[in-house]
Amino acid sequence: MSFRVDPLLSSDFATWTVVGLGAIVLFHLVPYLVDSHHIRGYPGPLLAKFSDVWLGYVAAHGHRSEQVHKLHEQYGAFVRIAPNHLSISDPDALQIVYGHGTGTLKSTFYDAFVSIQRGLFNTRSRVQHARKRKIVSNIFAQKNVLEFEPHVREHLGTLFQQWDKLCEGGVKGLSGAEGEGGWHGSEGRVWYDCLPWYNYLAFDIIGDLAFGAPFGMLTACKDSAPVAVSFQAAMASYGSAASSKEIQIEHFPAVQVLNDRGEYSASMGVLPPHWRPLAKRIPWFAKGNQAVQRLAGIAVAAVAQRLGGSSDRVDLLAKLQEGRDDNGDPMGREELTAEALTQLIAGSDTTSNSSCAITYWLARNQAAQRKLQAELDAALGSDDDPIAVFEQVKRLPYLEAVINEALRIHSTSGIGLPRLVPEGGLTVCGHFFPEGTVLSVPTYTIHRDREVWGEDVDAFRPERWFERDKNLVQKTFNPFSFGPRSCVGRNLANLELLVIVASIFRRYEFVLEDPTAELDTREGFLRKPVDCKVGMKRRHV
Ligand code: HEM
Repeated sequence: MSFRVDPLLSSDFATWTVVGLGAIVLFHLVPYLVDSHHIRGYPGPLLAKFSDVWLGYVAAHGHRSEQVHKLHEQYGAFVRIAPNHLSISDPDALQIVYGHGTGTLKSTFYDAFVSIQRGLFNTRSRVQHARKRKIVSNIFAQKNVLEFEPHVREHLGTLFQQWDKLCEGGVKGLSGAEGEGGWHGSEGRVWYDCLPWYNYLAFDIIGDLAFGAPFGMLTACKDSAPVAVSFQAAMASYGSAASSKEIQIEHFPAVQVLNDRGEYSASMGVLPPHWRPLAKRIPWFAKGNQAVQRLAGIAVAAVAQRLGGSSDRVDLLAKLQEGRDDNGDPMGREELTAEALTQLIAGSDTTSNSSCAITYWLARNQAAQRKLQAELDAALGSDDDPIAVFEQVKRLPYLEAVINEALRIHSTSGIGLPRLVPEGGLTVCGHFFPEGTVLSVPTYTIHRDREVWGEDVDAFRPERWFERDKNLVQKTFNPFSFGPRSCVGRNLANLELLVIVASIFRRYEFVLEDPTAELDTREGFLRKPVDCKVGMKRRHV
């Protein structure tokens, strides 16, 4: 049997194909030629000048910071990474693009991170942000953060119980399944992947702080959290003990869900808003969208459980409930849940990725590890408690240099955080940009600026923190960003990192399974280690 295509139909099809392709070309070419943001003259990849697809593709492949860094090495400080997005790798740009009083706002990138409703992190309105920030920044004031320290220490204690057992097994040459990928003992050490354990620790701490109870990952040695299956239905009903019991719960791996969500939102966010509903139909994005819903479900389940029970706990939720805006109004229940979710997301893998990166770099650099341990022994030597107290470790110069150096070189928040130029335009490093241009300063790249950090930027060398120009360093070191949208949880992050790193390196010593292995990373919104295989043993038994 043979088919004949009607010549009229085939010519119609050809015409429509030509018209469609022509429309796509015009759609991309006209804005390029009109150049309403005056950025046509800036260099960058050819495709990025015409379409957001280039940045979307790079973001989805998990190495955006490294790719943009290569472009800056090739083209210089100003690189066009999307039709309306200029990346500026000059430390002087930080204060203008992110600082107080310059009027920039977060771009539509952040819309892709909204789930329950806009929280502190993804609110773009200046007025809404100022209202929320007032309530939340009080919670994270240094004196309040000290109230959270006992919880941080408690969960670190649970981690030590688990790791001590692993070390004992390691000395005996045993093996086990705890932690993803399990562990085995040889040469007096336990060999295992430390990344999942840092994730368990960070989730248990933030779960406890934000919702009044840890997720129990450290005791279960497993990535698992209760998730409200339909969070909209759950939101409508919760608030009492009875209704919280009616919420349908399933368990999912929270760390995995958070990773999927980060990759989804960071890739979706660089696409123009009108493309996004279509993009959600692509299977990869559909899976990411499911992660967004599940993540919200974790917060809904935890808030429901916490509000359904009776608790006089000092936790973030209690403090959010106490908070009042300028009109004396508290947050409504939905807003409360959205903010608790924000804390969970912002305060979990930021800390675990950074702790893991610190462990990797110290395991790789044995001299720095010994030097840190000598400082810790001198400061904490006679104290029997294995968990350091913030007061004891808050001013140890080498510890601080180690943490800062790892935050510099790893840069868990490495991408340029996009900001919109406000009405009236903005002049950055001598270049004028009109209203509506998107600008960003890539942290990963400015953390590798040779003028600031020295020629050996790719080496982990805490000593540079005592050698380099302090003003230049202060101006360029950007792990927590600058200005009104900088990290509101910085005091808590600082306390956690100091207590965790001091306690762990006083008690254990680490080597890399493969001493020459690079730290493999994958980046969504954050640059995350993929794994970190180490050999660990107790220092003094
Ligand atoms: C090493 C740990 C941490 C790092 C490196 C870090 C880094 C950052 C950065 C770079 C931003 C700006 C994001 C943007 O503009 O898009 C940010 C914002 C934020 N961080 Fe952190 N963070 C850390 C820990 C924490 C912790 C422990 C909390 C709270 C529990 C937290 C809560 C927040 C919140 C709520 C925002 C949004 C602030 C706003 O828009 O006003 N962070 N963080």
